[in-house]
Amino acid sequence: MTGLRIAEIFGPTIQGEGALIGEPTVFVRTGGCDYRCVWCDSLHAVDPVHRQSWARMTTDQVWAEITRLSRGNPLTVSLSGGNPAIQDFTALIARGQQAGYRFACETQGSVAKPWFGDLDTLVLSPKPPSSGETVDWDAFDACIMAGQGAVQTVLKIVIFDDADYAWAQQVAARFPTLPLYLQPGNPQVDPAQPVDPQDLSDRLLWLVEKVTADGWFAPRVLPQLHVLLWGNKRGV
Ligand SMILES: C[S@@+](CC[C@H](N)C(=O)[O-])C[C@H]1O[C@@H](n2cnc3c(N)ncnc32)[C@H](O)[C@@H]1O
Ligand SMILES: Nc1nc2[nH]cc(C(=O)O)c2c(=O)[nH]1
Ligand code: SF4
Ligand SMILES: [Mg+2]
Repeated sequence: MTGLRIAEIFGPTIQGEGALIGEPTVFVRTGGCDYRCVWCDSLHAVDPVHRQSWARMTTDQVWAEITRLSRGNPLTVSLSGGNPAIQDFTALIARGQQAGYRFACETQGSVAKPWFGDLDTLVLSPKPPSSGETVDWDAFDACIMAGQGAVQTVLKIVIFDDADYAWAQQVAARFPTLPLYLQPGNPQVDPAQPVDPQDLSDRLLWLVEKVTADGWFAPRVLPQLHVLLWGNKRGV
């Protein structure tokens, strides 16, 4: 079967994470992922038990929904998931850019695609030890190569604990020229449960105090702004 496998399209909202934080954005969340991070906050787009809620859509249908939600205002479209890199977004990106839209993509860096080079922002988010996944660095390097035509490529690493933090420092040493964003992990990912704002704030403070105490000035440390505002609510 052809077409794009889409879990949800929503917005406009603000980008809540990383380099484009605060930017008006429409999200296209794809269905399906080659990883199973233990703390994934988007399991509805990952676990095949939710497959029946994913839609097969043509590029034209996805584009129509983006223009409807954005009311024709050319803003930033973020391709997320799941892993958007297991699908083909060449035509959607070309169509949107013709109309003045910008495209970002969030991926873990396990699958490289030629269309990475067409992006405005490629966000590579390699998974730390706490995720339970192991990075294939050859595949990750291939993603960086594929993204060389993109306007910018940035790294975003989720930190839950000391081991993740030490790992992030090693990753930073490996890619010294890439802008690096750190965000504390959110352990409360059940959309039916409220988040504990004090716990999120404590995790952010812990991370900020760690980088400042270490004199590690390369990364920017940011919260998940959308989680502070809306908890684990979907579609924001
Ligand atoms: C849901 S993922 C989808 C894109 C892609 N699969 C990836 O992981 O980069 C989007 C972003 O959310 C982050 N993320 C997922 N679960 C999280 C959690 N519990 N706390 C903090 N960030 C999380 C991921 O690391 C990634 O940067
Ligand atoms: N507002 C908002 N910002 C986000 N940044 C990354 C998200 C994602 O789940 O990929 C996300 C999301 O789902 N909502
Ligand atoms: S790679 Fe991304 S979408 Fe896939 S399980 Fe991990 S956090 Fe979730
Ligand atoms: Mg998310």
